[in-house]
Amino acid sequence: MGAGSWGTTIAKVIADGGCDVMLYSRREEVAQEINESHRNGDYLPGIQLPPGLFATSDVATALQGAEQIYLAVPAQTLRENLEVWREFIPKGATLVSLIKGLEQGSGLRMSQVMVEATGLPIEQMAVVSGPNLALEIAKGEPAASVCACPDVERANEVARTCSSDYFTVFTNHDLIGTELGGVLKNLIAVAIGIVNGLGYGQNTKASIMTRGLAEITKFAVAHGARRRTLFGLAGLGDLIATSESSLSRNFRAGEMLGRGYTKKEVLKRLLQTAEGLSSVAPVLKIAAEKGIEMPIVTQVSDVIEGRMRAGDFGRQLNLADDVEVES
Ligand SMILES: NC(=O)C1=CN([C@@H]2O[C@H](COP(=O)(O)OP(=O)(O)OC[C@H]3O[C@@H](n4cnc5c(N)ncnc54)[C@H](O)[C@@H]3O)[C@@H](O)[C@H]2O)C=CC1
Ligand SMILES: O=C(CO)COP(=O)(O)O
Repeated sequence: MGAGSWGTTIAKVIADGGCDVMLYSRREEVAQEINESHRNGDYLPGIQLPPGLFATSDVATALQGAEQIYLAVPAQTLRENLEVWREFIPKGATLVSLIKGLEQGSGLRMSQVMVEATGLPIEQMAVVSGPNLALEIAKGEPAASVCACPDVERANEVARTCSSDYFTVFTNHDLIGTELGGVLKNLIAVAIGIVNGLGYGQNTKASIMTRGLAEITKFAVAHGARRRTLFGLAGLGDLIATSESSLSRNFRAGEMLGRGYTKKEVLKRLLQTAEGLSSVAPVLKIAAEKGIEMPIVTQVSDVIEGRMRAGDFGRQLNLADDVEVES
């Protein structure tokens, strides 16, 4: 559900793995391009999609007989979409979030929004998250990811369905950690983008990445995540991929901020979703409520909202923790 860069890529992975897949696109012309030319030029330029991948702009057709429903729309649109889609969800289907954002206002994770918006139990909700830059995977470059679901059998089924010879999906039981890893690394990717935009080198980036991981871990563990999840693919793995790649929209958004563009200008130039820009406020609100210090994320917010000059970024990394390595 969602024929942007990641929704289309996962649909390709699933089709390449030998399963039937129907991709829902809001825009009819995108569905038509996929069905007729086997391309989605706006989101995956140069990628040939498999002939077995079909698309539709009709929700009922997309969801008819679906056993697994992969959600790939921007976080802020999920609730309103599910409220329309829920009547078409077949009984017992697994809902899989591919989304790496928090809901503004409520601060809820996507699996929580999915439960609220559909009335279905949490056992039917799964998340797939990892170092997964869409275009690289669409090209067939090998990568791995994690599926987490409270129901182990469903996690295994999803992992089997969206694994192919170039995409390996592991499973774990830590829905919260897997979900928050994807959300929080985006904020650190914006930070790395900012200092890259300022022209700083690897010491600064490595320091922010490492101290960023400490912030991510502290926040996630305070929500009940397992620490080790944040040191796996859905945490550290995704942080490395996103922070080091110009394919990352969050990194690119940060880079523009570092070069002096305002949030408004960044949003205008960035034609795709950069979840970090929307998640930063709810993350900091929750952090303040729980008494968690997040100096890097705070500075990201200050630069985004124009309270701090990008040139002053990174001068308070020492506030993250008194102790460098936590036990
Ligand atoms: N692109 C990537 O490499 C990866 C993205 N993700 C996550 O996947 C989610 C989706 O991102 P992308 O596909 O990359 O974004 P995108 O910007 O490429 O595509 C978003 C899709 O959602 C649709 N959309 C926008 N507003 C909508 C609305 N109100 N209702 C219905 N559909 C709407 C757009 O038409 C487009 O098809 C994000 O949460 C992102 O963090 C996760 C892993 C990798
Ligand atoms: O989540 C991603 C890679 O794992 C994609 O990152 P961006 O949303 O920053 O492009």
